[in-house]
Amino acid sequence: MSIGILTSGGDCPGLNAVIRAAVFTGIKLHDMEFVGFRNGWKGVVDGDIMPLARPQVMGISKQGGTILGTSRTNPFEGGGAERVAEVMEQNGIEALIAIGGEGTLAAAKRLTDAGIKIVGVPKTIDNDLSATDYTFGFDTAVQIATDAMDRLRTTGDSHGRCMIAEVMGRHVGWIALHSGMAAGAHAILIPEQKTSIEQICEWAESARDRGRAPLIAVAEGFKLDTMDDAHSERGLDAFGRPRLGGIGDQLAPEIEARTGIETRSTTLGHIQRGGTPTAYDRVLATRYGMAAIDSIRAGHWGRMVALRGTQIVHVPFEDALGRLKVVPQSRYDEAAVLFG
Ligand SMILES: Nc1ncnc2c1ncn2[C@@H]1O[C@H](COP(=O)(O)OP(=O)(O)OP(=O)(O)O)[C@@H](O)[C@H]1O
Ligand SMILES: O=P(O)(O)OC[C@H]1O[C@](O)(CO)[C@@H](O)[C@@H]1O
Ligand SMILES: [Mg+2]
Repeated sequence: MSIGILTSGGDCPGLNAVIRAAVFTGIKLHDMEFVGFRNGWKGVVDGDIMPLARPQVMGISKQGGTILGTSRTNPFEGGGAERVAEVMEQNGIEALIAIGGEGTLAAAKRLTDAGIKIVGVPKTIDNDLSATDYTFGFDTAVQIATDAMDRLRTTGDSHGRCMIAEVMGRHVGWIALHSGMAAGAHAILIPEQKTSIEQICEWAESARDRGRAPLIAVAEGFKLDTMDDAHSERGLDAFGRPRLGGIGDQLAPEIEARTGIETRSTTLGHIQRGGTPTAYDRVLATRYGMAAIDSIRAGHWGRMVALRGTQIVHVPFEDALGRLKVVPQSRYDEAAVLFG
């Protein structure tokens, strides 16, 4: 049996570990063969294929990014299910493993509904996919953000400054919540919780009054209670999504003017998505890659692998689509006890 693998959407540490585990397991246990599609759905509709055997995947689980490349191409704008079926047939490929976020899986669902055999593997550093407890890449992003905040604290402490660390999180605040808790931030600002500038300044002043240099973790998608949309000053990306980033720089002068505490902001940006995955993410990604082969063997088309507690399960694509896994009020309230 010959399987095609693609990675689609934003990259994420651990993608290569999924690819390696799927290829090794499929070859070792089931005599499968693999090819890679370059650059997500673009490679599928263009028939842009690369070999994927042991030599291509050995040693890659510690490597960031994706050896296959990625894109945000919509397969339905390049011929849709008919074209995908044609490319698969021309290359003797029976099934696909699609590794991606909710957009990639939405495309995969439509293709599966049209008869293409696809299993999915969820990825995103944002950890915002429903139906799985964790996505790989999240732990790495949290670790990078935590390291950065630890560093911001020592320089902030030395100068008595308020330091703002802006992390990714377009719609949800999981990275900000976890890294902010880990680093002991005095305020954590997330997209799910609009907050007033007065409240943020109160937290900063309370930390300062106890002799601490305030540390504020903010997700790029955070909105003040006076804002309708997330801060975006760099237009739209090629797919019409606002380019986020810069809310920390917007907040810093406001906080400084209102509190008199010198305030500096650092935006971590894509540093959070690059480089070596943590051991946790490598293990999760490896288990997902192995489970994707189980899905194929069982003919679980239209399902993605997911983590429930410590178990890997197989859930329908639709369970992961349509609604994001947001930070629940209880998790925010728990963290907020220690703000200020
Ligand atoms: N409902 C859909 N039907 C067909 N194609 C879709 C659909 N939704 C998204 N896509 C295509 O899938 C691509 C990948 O989706 P998206 O850019 O959201 O990345 P993702 O896989 O969700 O990863 P992330 O958003 O975490 O980077 C989109 O750019 C779009 O071309
Ligand atoms: O790399 P790009 O395409 O600018 O996408 C950035 C977005 O991707 C994510 O990292 C993952 O969805 C978001 O947190 C962020 O807003
Ligand atoms: Mg998406």
